[in-house]
Amino acid sequence: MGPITRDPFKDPNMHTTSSSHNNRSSLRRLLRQKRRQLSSYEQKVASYKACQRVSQQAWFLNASNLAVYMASDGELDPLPLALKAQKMGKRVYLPVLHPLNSNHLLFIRFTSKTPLHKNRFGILEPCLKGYGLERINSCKIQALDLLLMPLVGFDPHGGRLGMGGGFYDRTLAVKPNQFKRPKLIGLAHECQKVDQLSLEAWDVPLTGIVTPEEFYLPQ
Ligand SMILES: Nc1nc2c(c(=O)[nH]1)N(C=O)[C@@H](CNc1ccc(C(=O)N[C@@H](CCC(=O)O)C(=O)O)cc1)CN2
Ligand SMILES: Nc1ncnc2c1ncn2[C@@H]1O[C@H](COP(=O)(O)OP(=O)(O)OP(=O)(O)O)[C@@H](O)[C@H]1O
Repeated sequence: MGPITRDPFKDPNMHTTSSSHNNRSSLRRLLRQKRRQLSSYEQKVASYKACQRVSQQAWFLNASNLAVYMASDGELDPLPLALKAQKMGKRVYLPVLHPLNSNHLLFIRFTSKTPLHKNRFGILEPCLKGYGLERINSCKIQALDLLLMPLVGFDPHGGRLGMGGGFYDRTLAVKPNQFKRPKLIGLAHECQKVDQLSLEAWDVPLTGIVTPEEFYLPQ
């Protein structure tokens, strides 16, 4: 009898046991397609609900420095939360592709005056042009209290599947005893959930995941 083939487009949980590169990329394709299918109304409601949920949490209320992202490709949009945090006097940061350290991120202050441009992936980020590297007002990752992270897929145990560049994992990859990591909260739609992701050695687990319907807090 030949091998049993399962269709990842019909069965996302077939990815729970395999850790192959191919499975990660086909799962990415499937989940990106799912979140893109949400209408703009569904996106707005989802963003509002998830941002409400986050804004009630002590770790949000107590955070002085937090990073968000500019939503793209159907990602859950944290902008309402960023605006609320700015109004509350918190310092809000956005990820920027590091100009020298490839596949790493810088976190740059985001205010109503921050000029934004599209990076090579078409995602809005603060402009670095015109600054010498020494003058860039970036925030060290260890100075962030809270990092709200975009994701393509998640599992309720803290597993995260991103866009595949390894940007967040590389930026966070410092030995845990070397510095205090920010609280890592993934923001997602329910349709991005799978039972269990196969994690790689470099994957940094999430502290929690907020969707419009749930707050997943892995043990
Ligand atoms: N909103 C948001 N900002 C973010 C991230 C993110 O996931 N979401 N990132 C999280 O790391 C970083 C950007 N990482 C990304 C990695 C790959 C692709 C991407 O679209 N790749 C294309 C193919 C590559 C190309 O066009 O050259 C693809 O997969 O189709 C996008 C962003 C920093 N900023
Ligand atoms: N800490 C690290 N050091 C070196 N390489 C890394 C590290 N983390 C990830 N990578 C590399 O980056 C590639 C992409 O990783 P992965 O598939 O986990 O990205 P992702 O988490 O989906 O993306 P992102 O964090 O950008 O959203 C991997 O093939 C791996 O080789």
